[in-house]
Amino acid sequence: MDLKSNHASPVLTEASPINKSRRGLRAKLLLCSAPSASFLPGLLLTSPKMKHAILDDVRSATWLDAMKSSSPPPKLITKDIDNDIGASEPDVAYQTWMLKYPSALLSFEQFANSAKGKRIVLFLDYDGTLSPIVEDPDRAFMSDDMRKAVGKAAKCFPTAIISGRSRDKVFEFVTLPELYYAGSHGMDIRGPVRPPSSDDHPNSIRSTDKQGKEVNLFQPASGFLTMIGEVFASLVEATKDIDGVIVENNKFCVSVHYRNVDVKSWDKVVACVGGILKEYPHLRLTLGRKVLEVRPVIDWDKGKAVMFLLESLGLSKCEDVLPIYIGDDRTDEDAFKVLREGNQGFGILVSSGPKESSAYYSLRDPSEVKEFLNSLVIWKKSSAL
Ligand SMILES: O=P(O)(O)OC[C@H]1O[C@H](O[C@H]2O[C@H](CO)[C@@H](O)[C@H](O)[C@H]2O)[C@H](O)[C@@H](O)[C@@H]1O
Repeated sequence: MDLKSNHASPVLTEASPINKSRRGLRAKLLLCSAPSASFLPGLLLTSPKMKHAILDDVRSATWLDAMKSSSPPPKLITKDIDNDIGASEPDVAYQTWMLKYPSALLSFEQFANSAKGKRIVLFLDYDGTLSPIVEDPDRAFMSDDMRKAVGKAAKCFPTAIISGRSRDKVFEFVTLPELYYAGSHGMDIRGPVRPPSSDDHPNSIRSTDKQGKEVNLFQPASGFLTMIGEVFASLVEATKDIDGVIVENNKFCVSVHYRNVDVKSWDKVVACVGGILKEYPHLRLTLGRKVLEVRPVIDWDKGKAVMFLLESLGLSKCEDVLPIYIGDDRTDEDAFKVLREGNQGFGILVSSGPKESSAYYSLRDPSEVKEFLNSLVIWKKSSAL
């Protein structure tokens, strides 16, 4: 099957088992006629006429604008959505914003009241949430204290990491085998063995992990594996002369980092990525924190991964379950939205600058995330007495 053709996507064919409708979660994978507007509102990619993430010169200019507008000059950086450094002095805009997104720490009592008698399930993003944003993606280590906090929380609540990284890579950073892991923005899930009553998902297989524990592996984009490998190799080759570019293979998606690239060369990065994506109509492009992310055009995201894991845990239809999702990035908004729309739990946005979100609460940075996790554990233990 030629995955480059417009007519032969494994995602599209009627014959494909993944298109059969199902009860329960209905994890059918559809061709997105356009990527989610929440990634890059106003960009041409979201036009209803656009079927694919092909970038021509005009659209390249639009991507460049989006990259620049999410990275204003250093002087303005305390108000930037991509601000990686906590504001050191009281920031009126931030305080005002916090009226809408109260601090999960300062409002802990209110939060605890609404969580009383509920079974909490924790979903945690990795970069910018458990580890601070750093220049080298390979060195985004989490602190030992953070690992302890996550480990203690996982003893009290089912806990999953949901990351844009490859599942193996994020596991290498976190190294806590008792957690569940979803890599590639939820397209590679290692979760619990699903209850017998739940719907049987294709692309879902039982497996045994290194500790001999039975797990369920779910990879809704498995048909894209070869294509992603090919695109990764092409991107490495195409960008090799641009100083500072890092291309990261996240298994079912590819990250093209421009954090360390001189702003004057950002247009070259966009042109390289656009030139390659022209050949791949079933891949799309989204924008993260100084990173362009190439991913399959399937209707699957971190929000769907959260629902899949809740269902796998046998907790999706329980009124007394309270999912909490903590994340910092645009891709985490899909999870915040699913929880908000289902009136099911709380999203907590990690941000040191004001930013529109579907989350309910906020935390300023990973150190506040750690404090919140520790508070949750203390609260859980004291409420069990
Ligand atoms: O879903 P996440 O776990 O938040 O992963 C999103 C991307 O995170 C990483 O990139 C970001 O963090 C890097 C390390 O701090 C930073 O250098 C980069 O600028 C950020 O975009 C990761 O490298 C990507 O592959 C993930 O998609």
